[in-house]
Amino acid sequence: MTVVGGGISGLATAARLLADGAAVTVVAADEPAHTTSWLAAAVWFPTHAGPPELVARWGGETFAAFEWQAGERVPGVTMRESLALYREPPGAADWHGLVASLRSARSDELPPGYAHGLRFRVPAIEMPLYLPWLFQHVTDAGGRFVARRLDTLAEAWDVAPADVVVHCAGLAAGRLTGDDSVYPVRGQIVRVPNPGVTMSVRDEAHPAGRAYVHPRSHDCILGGTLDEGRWDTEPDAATTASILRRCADLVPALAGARPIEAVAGLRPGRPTVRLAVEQTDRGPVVHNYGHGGSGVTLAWGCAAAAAALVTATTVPSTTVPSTTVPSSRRDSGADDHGRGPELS
Ligand SMILES: Cc1cc2nc3c(=O)[nH]c(=O)nc-3n(C[C@H](O)[C@H](O)[C@H](O)COP(=O)(O)OP(=O)(O)OC[C@H]3O[C@@H](n4cnc5c(N)ncnc54)[C@H](O)[C@@H]3O)c2cc1C
Repeated sequence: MTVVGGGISGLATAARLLADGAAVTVVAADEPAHTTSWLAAAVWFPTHAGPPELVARWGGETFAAFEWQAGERVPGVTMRESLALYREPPGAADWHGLVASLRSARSDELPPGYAHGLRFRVPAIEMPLYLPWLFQHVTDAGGRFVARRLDTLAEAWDVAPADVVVHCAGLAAGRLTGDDSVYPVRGQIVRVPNPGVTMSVRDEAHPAGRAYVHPRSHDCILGGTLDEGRWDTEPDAATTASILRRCADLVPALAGARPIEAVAGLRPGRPTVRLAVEQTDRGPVVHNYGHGGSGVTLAWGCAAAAAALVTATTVPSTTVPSTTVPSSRRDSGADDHGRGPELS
């Protein structure tokens, strides 16, 4: 099996395939530290990803996986007390049903200016600790890494023989597959020293723009933007100043915080996650990309679904068509159709 991509999607999928007993080669163009996954705030919270019913399913499975990993003290994985702030009473959201700890915040738990809040406990992942651990976990399980930037997915078969190629190239998937529904969702964040904040706080509807404060062991990530269609990754000074101001509304202890750095990354936007089999001239490809702002939130659920598709393509008498259509773009799976047969 060859997995293209070494961000959270590729590494989680590789780990899952290895656990199923497959021999796995991971081909990745970039070091983990140079992926979008590395700079993610990486709090479990479904954002900018679809379709809703599968996001709920994959998100629920990923929540459980991270909760278990937190209990096992996997580096970088914690269950984080969280507060979502609202000016109006919040309506129901799909993710509410997945979080058993959800309750209304008491008025003494709200910062000035806020009338409503929700309290809950969700996984928060410190990616500069977690990705190296996951990389090592894959290596220890027998995974082989090849550093290479592919021009086409077909080149994956030249790197290593493979029954199936699993495609987890994030935003680059658009170019690699000619999928023009993939688009960047730029996110700018600011890293500041942690003045002792322990709770994750967010206001998705702050009048000055989306705002969140996610504490980590040595810093806080303050965010953030969701700039659809923007490809530039140069942080913008005015945006940095605005993020600092609005995050101080959420957590007054951050007033006057001095940035360590501001960075911008590109989320792999797509109307829906593409988790599907495509038959190509070189062999079957299982796609696992297009996770938008939820690549961490969905990682382990999508990895399990991708592994199920791999099994379905390699084990006879499955729902996957057995004939290969030359040069076809025929998909079978969950992509754009809600729940695929292999996931039911
Ligand atoms: C500011 C910000 C905050 C975020 N916060 C959260 C959050 O709180 N929660 C959450 O769930 N998500 C969050 N996200 C989204 C999350 O980061 C992404 O959904 C996730 O990282 C996507 O992971 P991926 O593995 O699919 O892609 P990537 O991390 O981009 O990895 C892609 C991999 O493919 C490889 N690759 C690319 N092209 C090629 C090629 N041609 N040949 C070979 N290899 C190739 C790359 O080298 C890399 O290894 C955030 C994103 C940003 C930018």
